[in-house]
Amino acid sequence: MSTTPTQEEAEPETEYDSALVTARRQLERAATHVDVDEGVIERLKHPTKVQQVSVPLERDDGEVEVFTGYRAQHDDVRGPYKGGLRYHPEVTAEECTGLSMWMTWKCAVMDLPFGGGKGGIAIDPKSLSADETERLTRRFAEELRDVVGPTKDVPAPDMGTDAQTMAWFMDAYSMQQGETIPGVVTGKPPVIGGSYGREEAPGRSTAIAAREAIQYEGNEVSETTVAVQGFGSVGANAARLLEDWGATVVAVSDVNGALYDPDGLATHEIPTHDEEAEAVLEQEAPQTISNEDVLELDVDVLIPAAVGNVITADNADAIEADIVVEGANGPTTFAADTILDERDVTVIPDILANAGGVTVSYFEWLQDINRRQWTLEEVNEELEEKMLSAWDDVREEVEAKDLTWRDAAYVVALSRIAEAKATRGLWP
Ligand SMILES: NC(=O)C1=CN([C@@H]2O[C@H](COP(=O)(O)OP(=O)(O)OC[C@H]3O[C@@H](n4cnc5c(N)ncnc54)[C@H](OP(=O)(O)O)[C@@H]3O)[C@@H](O)[C@H]2O)C=CC1
Ligand SMILES: O=C(O)CCC(=O)C(=O)O
Repeated sequence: MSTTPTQEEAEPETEYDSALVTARRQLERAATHVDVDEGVIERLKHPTKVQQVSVPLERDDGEVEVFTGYRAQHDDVRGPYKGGLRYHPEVTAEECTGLSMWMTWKCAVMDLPFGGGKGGIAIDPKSLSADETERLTRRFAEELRDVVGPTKDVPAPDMGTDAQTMAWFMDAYSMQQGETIPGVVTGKPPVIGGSYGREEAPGRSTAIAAREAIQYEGNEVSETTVAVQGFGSVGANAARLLEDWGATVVAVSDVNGALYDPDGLATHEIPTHDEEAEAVLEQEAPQTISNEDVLELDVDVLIPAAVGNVITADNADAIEADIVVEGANGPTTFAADTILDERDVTVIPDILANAGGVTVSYFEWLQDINRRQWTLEEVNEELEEKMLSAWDDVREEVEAKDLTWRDAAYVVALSRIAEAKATRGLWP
């Protein structure tokens, strides 16, 4: 156990803690472990800017509906704002702001020359036809034209968006600018300047983080059982890679529930969210269980890789896994984090575990600037190197200060951000 406050010392958690509230509480806690000016910490609790836009959409039947879109820009002292666009009914300004703070730390932990941004539209993407998604995305790109750009703010995919969404966004922005500008977004299809390996990257880094954590605790991946919540870009790729490395993946889920096989599932045969949404439960398995049950399975490694706030004060005591690897952003509430720490459950935080997505986005941005495409092998080798380097930086703080992996990752990030602010001489 490390030196985080006890459950009693932590402020009570409300049922509806937003990403912003959690991110601020995490920042305050981590700040007690690092020698950074209080003014810098105070500044980092607030975004630079949150852009809110109305996005009118003409439905296929001719009816017009207006949706609300956001782009939160948290901090850019180390480089352009960077982070995904989410299409989900629960997207709000506050959620985007919290998620953009996590992007600032994530880019700093990985030592990428980016700050943090996040955006999205409050909409159910499953309610849209492909044509409607295209029209919505093009209009969103037009509304965000003034705040995004390859050296300003570079969006990417997140929940409910994918490579095709990024292609439409890039095309709409390029048409407004009068020239092709691939570097305005990352996560595009490789044929228009996307990077090989970007789609799989957050799942790959989550699997790498799981592998390192398993080995750090003296065990072998081939002797490990794993449960994964969410079978999209992050969850499916993490599950498949861990299976390839010899782990027994006993459960995977989509929004409707999970397949469970104590002898291990053939994860490559289960369609991902991208291949076919809500198809997990249509596959054969000895048992199906709920999404809540997945979290409480007696496995070595649990990977929440869907939505936020799934491990809470209500179920943290029931988590049986020895290691939780956060594939999703913000799956563990502040109070649950404290409980897991007291129970000696190792939590590898989102800002390290799923950082492969933004890391390969950085590789894509470099490829766009240089007009040169890297091979998949080059991308995966560089990603492995970046992940191991970040892992070592965080591990050193865990060991030197007896911190949780989350606090240690924050210490690495905050030190780099504070040094950049001090060196630039800007009042933060
Ligand atoms: N994409 C990226 O580059 C990155 C994403 N992340 C984070 O990872 C998480 C997942 O993102 P991503 O993989 O891109 O998303 P996708 O949209 O690709 O997949 C999401 C998966 O989660 C399932 N799901 C949706 N809602 C729930 C729910 N309430 N309970 C259980 N499962 C649910 C979906 O099921 P169904 O198929 O049935 O809809 C789907 O299998 C998010 O927190 C995101 O912010 C982090 C880093 C990078
Ligand atoms: O690739 C990117 O720029 C950001 C991905 C993202 O949104 C995330 O890591 O949460």
